[in-house]
Amino acid sequence: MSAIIEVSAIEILDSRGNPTIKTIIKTEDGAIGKAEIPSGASTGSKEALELRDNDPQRYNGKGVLQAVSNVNDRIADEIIGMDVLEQAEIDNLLIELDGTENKSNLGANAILSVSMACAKAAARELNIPLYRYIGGLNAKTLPIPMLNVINGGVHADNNIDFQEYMIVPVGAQNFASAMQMASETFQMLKKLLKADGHSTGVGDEGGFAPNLKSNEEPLQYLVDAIEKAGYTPGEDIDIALDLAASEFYKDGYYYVSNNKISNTELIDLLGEFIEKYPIFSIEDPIAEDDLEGWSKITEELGEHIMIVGDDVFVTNEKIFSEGIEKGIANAILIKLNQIGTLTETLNVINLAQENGYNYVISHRSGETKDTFIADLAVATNSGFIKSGSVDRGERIAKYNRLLEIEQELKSNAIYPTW
Ligand SMILES: C=C(OP(=O)(O)O)C(=O)O
Ligand SMILES: [Mg+2]
Repeated sequence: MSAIIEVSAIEILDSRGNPTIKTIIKTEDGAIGKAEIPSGASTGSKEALELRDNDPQRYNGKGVLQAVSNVNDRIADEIIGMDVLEQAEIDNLLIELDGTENKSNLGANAILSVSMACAKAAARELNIPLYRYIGGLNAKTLPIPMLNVINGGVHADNNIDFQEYMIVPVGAQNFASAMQMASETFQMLKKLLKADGHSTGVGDEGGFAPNLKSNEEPLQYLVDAIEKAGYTPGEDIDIALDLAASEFYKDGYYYVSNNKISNTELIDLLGEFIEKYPIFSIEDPIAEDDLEGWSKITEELGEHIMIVGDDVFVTNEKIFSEGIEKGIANAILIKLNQIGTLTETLNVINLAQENGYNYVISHRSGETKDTFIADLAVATNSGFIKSGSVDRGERIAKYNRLLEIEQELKSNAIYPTW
């Protein structure tokens, strides 16, 4: 038993320059845990609710500052004296204290900051790494990184409709060489874009954000960059997409490249892309409200590729269970702040494991330097992590933490084959 003796939160800034929350927990033995909370831009409508400042006059005291005072006053009062090692008990108390379905009372960001800070303080208390605390002795598999190197959709001010074009070093020997392969390909991509007169400025997740002719052109650039960097597309490095399709869906249709198309037409287009390019995974190919489209794409492409549900599942056990019953997707994206506590996140991961769904641990487009998700990926043997490109510090922090973990695990470390 080690009692929590101090809980304090402050407002800090995220990678988009917007306010977010940081919470610090101290125990009677002197262990300290700190957590900084990210925030999404292409959010699912059923995500737990963060108290954010979404207008230009953001310091109005009702957003993050409200979340901060909820931690400092209402939450601190309740959890001081609790055993920091009782994560499930702490998380359940936070859920009860909030009392709403979507955590809108205390704010999902307030709640998650306490939940994560407690886990970090507990790992410190036991003097073990966070991945070992959460995952136990079996935590030894590094994730395959999925690096978003071309940004579109709401993550960039360019004309590409699809949100993320990722390179995935599936043929690497270990995590360190995966990162080397990825960074060489990224630098080559920059050269190729520059040579064609395109902008090499980056979007929210550190991928390039050029204006291109079509949503297909980035795929050709990726294949070229992989080859010219000395690797074999489809063998050493695969491609993954996140369409974030809810963002260009309206009244039953998808608005892509200035055309209005049906879900069948969109699925056909993706089918063509899969034939032509080494695509092994597509996230949110269909909008969260188009469940008929989800069934269709899972039936048609689910045997060939990984189909990842993000906005459609929102890391929510109940919503994910319903999706599993309907046979939607074959993988789930895991974002802690979509649900708001570590315990609930681990429950969703269990559900994925029990039902043969793959799961991808993910950052948000608005991030901080917090590396919790790197440890979570190893703790849960996730197999995959999405943390953006190699051109922004808050993204690289997670990859660098994984490089550190691989070193620490020495010959016990496993890099998955796919
Ligand atoms: C990381 C993502 O973006 P955001 O954080 O904006 O939801 C995503 O859609 O997978
Ligand atoms: Mg997504």
